[in-house]
Amino acid sequence: MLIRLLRAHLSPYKKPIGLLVLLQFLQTCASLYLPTLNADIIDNGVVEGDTGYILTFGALMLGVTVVQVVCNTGAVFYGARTSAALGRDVRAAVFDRVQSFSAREVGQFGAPSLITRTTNDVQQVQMLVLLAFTLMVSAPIMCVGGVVMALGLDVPLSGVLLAVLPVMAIVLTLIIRRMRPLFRSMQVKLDTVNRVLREQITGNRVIRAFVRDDFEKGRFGEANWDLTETSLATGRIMALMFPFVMTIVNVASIAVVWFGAHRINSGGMQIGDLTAFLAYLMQIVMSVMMATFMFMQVPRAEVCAERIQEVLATESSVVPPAPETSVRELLQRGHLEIRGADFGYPGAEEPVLRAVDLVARPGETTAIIGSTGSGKSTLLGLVPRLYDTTSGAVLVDGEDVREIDPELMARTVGLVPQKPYLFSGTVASNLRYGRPDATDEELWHALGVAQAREFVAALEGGLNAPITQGGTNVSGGQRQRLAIARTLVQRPEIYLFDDSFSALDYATDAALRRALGDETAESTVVIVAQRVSTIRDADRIVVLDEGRVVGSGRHHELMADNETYREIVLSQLTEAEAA
Ligand SMILES: Nc1ncnc2c1ncn2[C@@H]1O[C@H](COP(=O)(O)OP(=O)(O)OP(=O)(O)O)[C@@H](O)[C@H]1O
Repeated sequence: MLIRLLRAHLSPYKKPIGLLVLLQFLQTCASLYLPTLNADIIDNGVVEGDTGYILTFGALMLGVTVVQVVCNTGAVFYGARTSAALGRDVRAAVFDRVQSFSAREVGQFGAPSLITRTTNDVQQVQMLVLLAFTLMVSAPIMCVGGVVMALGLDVPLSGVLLAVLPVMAIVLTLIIRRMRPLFRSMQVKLDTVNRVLREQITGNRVIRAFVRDDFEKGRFGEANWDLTETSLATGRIMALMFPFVMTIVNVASIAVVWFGAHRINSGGMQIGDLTAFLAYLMQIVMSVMMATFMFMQVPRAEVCAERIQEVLATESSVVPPAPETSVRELLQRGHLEIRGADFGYPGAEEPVLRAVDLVARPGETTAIIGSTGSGKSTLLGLVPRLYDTTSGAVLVDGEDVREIDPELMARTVGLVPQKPYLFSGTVASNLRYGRPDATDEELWHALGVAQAREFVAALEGGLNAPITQGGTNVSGGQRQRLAIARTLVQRPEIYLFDDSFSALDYATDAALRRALGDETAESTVVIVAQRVSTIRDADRIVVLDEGRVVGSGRHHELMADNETYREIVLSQLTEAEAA
């Protein structure tokens, strides 16, 4: 998964990657050359007392160091730039995919997990790539080159490496194997912390109202501690690694000095070569340790890559039509027909809607009423394609909504959702969400119809008054009215109001519907409502029960012959009021 993700997203950066590989190669070669030069200066300059030799080779050493520093800086620069670009590209790809998701896929992953995948998971992959750019070239060259150089200096002394390298390899492999599952579970636990935290922030008011602070604190503490324990376990293993490597380095150094001293005494080796040998030993051990450090990050990045790929590989269940064949013009003015629509949520045993038929015409108001959970919101959601029907079809002006160009659909259908959502910004930026070029006059007019003019005028800044994320700085009723005004500004052919008047008092509800009547006289209006008074004057009332249409007609017709409707009405009004 990780390789697939990297191959797909690193291919545009072949040139900078090639360049940084070359720079890493040069800087590693320079690093490997330095101890040999140093040994030369000691053996041929210092021991022989040849100042000219020291100066010439000292200058050469300086030159090699400059090459090493310049190449290293360049490699780090390109590595950081390319890994940041990779992070940006993968985040954009995940975001694009999530944007194409219908409510079904968003529900399947869950919002917190999608956020973690787009941010933290991408960051983990990015970090591994940065490490790999720095170490993947230099560590193997440093290790193999170090061994070759050490052998070149003194073959018998290199026997020490024969003992050091296998011990390091075995212990480091054991450490990596222990770390893998820990990193895997750390990512899942991070997801849990995010989920719990998000739930507690959004549900803050409920927690306060039920005085469940301690319970929630405990729940968060548990998730937090779970994550901490895993992090500590990985930390403990990592902490073991450094003393282990340092012990090996020190023991090996003592061995090298011990045996080296004997080799010098017997005339088999020079003093400068011994210092160079020690430097190579250090380079070899360090390169192995750095490579291990990189490999430790691999399991975590692998898990993250899997999670990212899972999102990228998920196709939206609401597929936009092919641009060449999509319908770009509608001939009538908002004639809506739902024909034999079935719909079931993924994983649910029973369908929520069964063979639903409904017709809503321009100039008419169609109301949908039914008990809680009867499928009213789901039915409305089929029109702007929040979901697609499992069988049957939704037609606008005779065209299947699955074939209509999404932009045209957005202009034609305006939905005021049951839980209206406002974005952070201002009143005006929210109202212009569906039509950015609307004038201030048009905004005020829409606010007037939605019975929101007065309260917006009273806000400091009026149209420019700030709105917080989710619209939490206005009341539920005000939010509903702003959401209605937002849809009015959009001026669609078909208005869908999903229980949009429920947070309004009776007087405001009545005034709003009167004003709305004039505004939408030519349009198709579909209203879902719980309150009978909101819909009794509708041209057609559709009664929904357990996902089926059990009646359709005007108020007095349904009162006469529809038992479900009568029950709903009489639960709210007296016989006399209902007549
Ligand atoms: N995202 C979802 N996943 C699974 N089931 C769902 C989902 N949303 C709704 N349902 C189920 O679908 C059924 C219909 O829900 P829907 O929201 O359409 O009803 P409703 O008539 O609008 O209810 P209300 O009047 O309470 O708003 C319910 O039984 C509900 O449990």
